[in-house]
Amino acid sequence: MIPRIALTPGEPAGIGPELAVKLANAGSTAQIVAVADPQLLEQTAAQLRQPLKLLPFDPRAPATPTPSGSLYIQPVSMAEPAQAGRLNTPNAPYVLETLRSAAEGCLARRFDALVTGPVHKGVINDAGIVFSGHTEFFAELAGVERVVMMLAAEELRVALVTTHLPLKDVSAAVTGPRLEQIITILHRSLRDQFRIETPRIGVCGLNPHAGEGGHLGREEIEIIEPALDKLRALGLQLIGPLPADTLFTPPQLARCDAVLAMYHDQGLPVLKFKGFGHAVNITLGLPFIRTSVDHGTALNIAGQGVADNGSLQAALAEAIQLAKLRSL
Ligand SMILES: NC(=O)C1=CN([C@@H]2O[C@H](COP(=O)(O)OP(=O)(O)OC[C@H]3O[C@@H](n4cnc5c(N)ncnc54)[C@H](O)[C@@H]3O)[C@@H](O)[C@H]2O)C=CC1
Ligand SMILES: NCC(=O)COP(=O)(O)O
Repeated sequence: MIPRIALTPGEPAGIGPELAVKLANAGSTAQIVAVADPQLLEQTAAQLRQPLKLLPFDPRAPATPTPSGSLYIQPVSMAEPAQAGRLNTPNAPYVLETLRSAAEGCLARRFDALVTGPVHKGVINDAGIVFSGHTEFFAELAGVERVVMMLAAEELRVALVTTHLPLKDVSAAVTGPRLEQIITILHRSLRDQFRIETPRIGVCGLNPHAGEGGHLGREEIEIIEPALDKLRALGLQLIGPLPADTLFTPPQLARCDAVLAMYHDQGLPVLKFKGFGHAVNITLGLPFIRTSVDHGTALNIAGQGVADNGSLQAALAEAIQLAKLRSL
């Protein structure tokens, strides 16, 4: 099977376009279809003095590998030319159109998977469009109530109960039904997509010391433990809730196939310390495969040609592997 992978380079003023050009240089056994503005990619390649040939994408033709120095293209036009490092609100709808077009292609099975580059959440909101992240955007577009953000690096997988939420709202969002949905999706994905027969999931508490027996918060006793007990009764292998600073130690991690953190900055700093630069963000629970980079738009280095594309390569490799496994 030759997987057909949609690639959205993301924010045009960020490092996404140059990472796409670097990715093209290596070629691929998969068919990589950039859903982007062709002029942006050609201009970026010229600035970096890298070769780039954009090949027309025909969804009716059989998938073919991507020759090195090339990308297939499904064009979407920017409103205005992009300048590296300078955000421009008129181009925000373009960014979302690339995401929508690529995701609809996945839903229609024109693509086997979607790999996304980084978007700038701030500039999209500054343009008057409510947007908190790809994860939430794709869930809404696909009509799915709940998805799970999981980042994976080497031997560590970290999934999140809440994603792009102000810290003051986290406690109220950690509810029994939400935990049950998230853990069920995580368990099924580890089993069915990642082929782990009996996944073991370590669950962090919300409070310091997992609430210290109720003296430092009662969410563990009143919400998290009852939800875990319900799922254990169904046969799920769940460890915890443990204090996050205990769970993220090597002996505990050795007992887990994935760690579930209650909020973004409880889990992701640990994951990035372990694997920044080659970690992959995977959305679980969508009706299509979506992987992404572990970093943001890096406006401070955009256009300089120094951005590392290890995470984009890893995201592509993971998407190809998941697409091949799904086709078996
Ligand atoms: N997948 C996505 O769409 C993501 C988007 N973001 C968005 O990115 C924007 C900027 O976020 P920041 O917190 O500044 O994080 P950032 O990841 O863009 O930058 C943090 C630091 O890491 C460096 N860096 C990032 N990627 C790099 C690469 N590939 N090679 C070399 N150095 C790299 C940057 O130069 C900067 O010094 C925000 O709007 C955020 O929402 C953040 C994370 C993921
Ligand atoms: N920190 C991870 C991140 O912000 C990526 O979010 P998303 O855009 O993939 O939903």
